[in-house]
Amino acid sequence: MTSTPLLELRGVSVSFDGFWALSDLNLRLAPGELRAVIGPNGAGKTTFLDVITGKVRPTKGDVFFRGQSLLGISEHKIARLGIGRKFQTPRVYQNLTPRRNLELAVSRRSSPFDLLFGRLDSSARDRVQHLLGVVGLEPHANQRAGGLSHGQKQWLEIAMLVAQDPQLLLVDEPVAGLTDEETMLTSELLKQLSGDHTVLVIEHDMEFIRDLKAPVTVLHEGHVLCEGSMDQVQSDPRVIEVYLGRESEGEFN
Ligand SMILES: Nc1ncnc2c1ncn2[C@@H]1O[C@H](COP(=O)(O)OP(=O)(O)OP(=O)(O)O)[C@@H](O)[C@H]1O
Repeated sequence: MTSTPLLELRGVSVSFDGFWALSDLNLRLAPGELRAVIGPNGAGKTTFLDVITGKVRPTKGDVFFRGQSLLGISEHKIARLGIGRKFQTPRVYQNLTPRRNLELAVSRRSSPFDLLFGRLDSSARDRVQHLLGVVGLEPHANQRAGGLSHGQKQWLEIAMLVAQDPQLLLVDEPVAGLTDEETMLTSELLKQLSGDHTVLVIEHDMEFIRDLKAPVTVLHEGHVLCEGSMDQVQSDPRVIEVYLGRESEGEFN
């Protein structure tokens, strides 16, 4: 990778009272890339996302976004720089419709007056309509979001993030609890969003990761164990050892 990466972690380590949750972690993401990050429980995946979003400060090392160090920048400002995070549990307004949820997400970029009076210009309304289509929620646009399926709520929240046009989308375990069909549709959605956005997905569901057909980074004990295609990492003896050695049910198969 010769061009400036969109995101780069250089030698990032995080100590929680002497326990190293991340240990000399190095990672580069190119603009528009789709990347999967896997690792057994406790590998440091959540801490890794927390460091990127500024929730946790590296004890050592640095994080660069578009070449700019994020050290010392608040979580709020990092989000405004163009890093959006989708948490595992959907955080949509249950009593509002998907359309209204998206209108609010789009208007976060508007003036406080527009937000207060619920005014949306035609381009913002078009954007809401476009996003409803991208995530397949047009038929449900005007019903209560609380009545959507778990998968539909996940897609709505992804659309709400995309509404703010982040360059980097961090997506944490998007398919936990989804049906097989919803899981497949989620991988299609993330593939579709990459290119326009850089998308980093953390998941335990290996079928889903395979479907993404994206480079995979394996974390173990807070650092990168290996990177490659799903086939490459799945046949790497170090990865097999880490998964089968630590998880009696052997989730990695
Ligand atoms: N605030 C904290 N204080 C102390 N230890 C922590 C803290 N946060 C995380 N850890 C420890 O750091 C290690 C990495 O945790 P992390 O949650 O990042 O792993 P993970 O890969 O996301 O795990 P999982 O797949 O179970 O969510 C774990 O051993 C965890 O117990």
